[in-house]
Parts: sequence; structure tokens; C-alpha cells
Amino acid sequence: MKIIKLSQAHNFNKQDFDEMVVALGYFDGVHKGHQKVILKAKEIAETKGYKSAVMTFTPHPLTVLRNQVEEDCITSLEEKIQLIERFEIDLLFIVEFTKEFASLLPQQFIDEYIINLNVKHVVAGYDFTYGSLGKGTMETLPFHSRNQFLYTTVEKQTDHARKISSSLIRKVVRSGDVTYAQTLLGRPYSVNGLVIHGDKRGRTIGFPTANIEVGEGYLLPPTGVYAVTATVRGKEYKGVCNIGFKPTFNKEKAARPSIEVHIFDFHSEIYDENVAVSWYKRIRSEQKFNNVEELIEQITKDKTAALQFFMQKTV
Ligand SMILES: Cc1cc2nc3c(=O)[nH]c(=O)nc-3n(C[C@H](O)[C@H](O)[C@H](O)COP(=O)(O)O)c2cc1C
Ligand SMILES: Nc1ncnc2c1ncn2[C@@H]1O[C@H](COP(=O)(O)OP(=O)(O)OP(=O)(O)O)[C@@H](O)[C@H]1O
Repeated sequence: MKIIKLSQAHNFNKQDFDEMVVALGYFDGVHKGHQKVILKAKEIAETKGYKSAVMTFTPHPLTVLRNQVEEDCITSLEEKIQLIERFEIDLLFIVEFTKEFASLLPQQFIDEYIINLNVKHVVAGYDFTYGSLGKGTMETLPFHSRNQFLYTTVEKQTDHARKISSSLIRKVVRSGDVTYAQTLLGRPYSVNGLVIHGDKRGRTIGFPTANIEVGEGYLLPPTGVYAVTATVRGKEYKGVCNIGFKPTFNKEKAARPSIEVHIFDFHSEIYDENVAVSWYKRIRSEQKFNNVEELIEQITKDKTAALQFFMQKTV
């Protein structure tokens, strides 16, 4: 997949590109609704012999337009790129979203970012908007197309009558229902981070853990214990994860919860390495135990619960 960054007043024109079909949107999470849009573009590209493309924007339009602090993202830009790559898309346009870009009139956006890039077919969801104040909609698209391209509108994708959306997924992950998040995303909710040094207590209680540091602004499930997988050095392992403040040992609550994964059947040293944690099922809330023995007893049960979950999952 070729990645092309576009800033305003880019110098590309039609001759620079093969004819293409483009899927438009911000695509935070690349959830099932987004996937439908991207796959539709791919399907049309295959039937018509066009290149397939996705156009996304960074940073999030709301941070630029309403000076909002960026919402916790479901996928960082790098993760979004990786996920879109899995659909075997030919081109990914990453448009720098600035105040100037946002002030483009709908017709200017279409002229400069669609017609000028040799786009022959546009795919977007029923509620996609473009141009200043979101004045361009799927209804105005035929007018703005100047008969230079066709378009396909993807109808609302729902789960039990609720629109599958990034905001619904954020709400669901924050509530701890990582199993439902998986349904909406079409894959488990995951975060990437680096393994940092912890208090080194884990190994002394028989449950060594990889402490994962994730970047700020990452959406996290609430504190508690979860059945997870950890992908390390390209291999996926099952495990059990505690997100929390370890109240059994810590009197003072840290500023941010720690994310600790006890990875099953894994014994390598992985400090400073990248680990992707995927959340499958919430097992329980974090508790303050009276002593280490009680904690060990409970973690043993948590491990059994996670193993049972993964055993049932593969049946
Ligand atoms: C599956 C699992 C469940 C845990 N549950 C709790 C808990 O309920 N309460 C708590 O205080 N700590 C809990 N912990 C955190 C342990 O206290 C922590 O792993 C141990 O102190 C080692 O910390 P360290 O990696 O910083 O050395 C849990 C850890 C794991 C792996
Ligand atoms: N549930 C859905 N059904 C159909 N199309 C969708 C759905 N969710 C998003 N889309 C479309 O996917 C593209 C990317 O969506 P984008 O991230 O820009 O905005 P969105 O509609 O606000 O998505 P979300 O609400 O998930 O943040 C757009 O064309 C949008 O219309």
C-alpha cells in the first residue's frame, strides 16, 4: 500500500495517478461500519479495474475545529494504517486537517482532493460530510462531481438498531464490555505499548508480568482483570491482564493505572519491546487483598478463568 501525505495546496494533478475509487472518512477504529465502506471501494476497484484508495484525515477534525482535546483514540494513525493495509488497498491518502483545509468550500474539496487526484468513484457512508461547515453531503455529491466521477453511498451499519460508531465503541470499552467491543470492531480491542520495568514483585509471587506502557490519549478499559492475548515478536500468546493500581501493595493511587500481563507459557526477557494487548473478556474488578497469599489464590483462579475462556472460544 502506497501512503501519500497531502497538505493543503498539494501539487498533484490527474496525470500523477491511475484512475481510482476512494473510500472517504476519518476511520477511527476501522470498525465494522468503516470496513463496509473500505471493502465496497475495493470491490468496485476490482470490478472496474481501478486502483483502490482510502482517504483519511489527521488530526481528528474536532480537535482542529472546536479546539477539543483529542478524544481517546481507538486506533493511532499507525494502527489505522496497519489495519487498512490488511484490506490490500493500493493507496492511502493521509490529509493534514488544518483550519485552512476545513474552510474549503465543498466544491473546492471535491475539485482539489477528488477530481484532481483522478478519482473516478467515491464511496462513503450515508452520513459523510465534506467542505466547510460540513455543507457537502452525499446528496450534494452528484452536483459537485461535475460529472467526473460516480459514487456509492453505504447504508447505516447497525448492531441491534444502534449505529456502529467510534463513539459507541469508546463507551463500550470504557464500560469494560470488551467482548461487545469485539463484536463492533470485528476484531478484539487492542493497544500497543512498550514493556517497562515494574516493581519486580510479580515473579516472586509466581506470576511474572509484562508491564505495558501505552501512549497518552489511548482508550483503556476500566481497571480490572481480563482474558487477553499478547502479541510479542510476531507471535500471539494467551494471558491474563490486570489494569489497575495494585491496592494490595500501593497505599497511594498512581496517576495512571498500570497494565500488567501475565503471559502463559512465556519465559523470555522482553523489556523495551513492543507488545500488542488484545482484550477478550472481563473477568472481575480489581480488589485490595489482606495479604499476598489471598492475592496469589485469586490470580490462580483468574488464570483458570482465562484458560477456560480461551478453550471454549476455540470449540
Ligand atoms: C491476573 C492478575 C490479577 C491481579 N489482581 C490484582 C488485584 O485484584 N489487586 C491487586 O492489588 N493487585 C492485583 N494484581 C497485581 C499484582 O499485585 C502485581 O502483578 C504484583 O504486585 C506484581 O507487580 P510488579 O509487576 O509491579 O512487580 C493482579 C495481577 C495479575 C497478573
Ligand atoms: N455505521 C456506519 N454505517 C455506514 N457507514 C458508516 C458507519 N460509520 C461510519 N460510516 C462511514 O464510514 C466513513 C468513515 O467514517 P468517519 O470516521 O469519517 O465518521 P463517522 O460516521 O463519524 O464514524 P464514527 O461515528 O464511527 O466516528 C464515512 O464515510 C462514514 O459515513
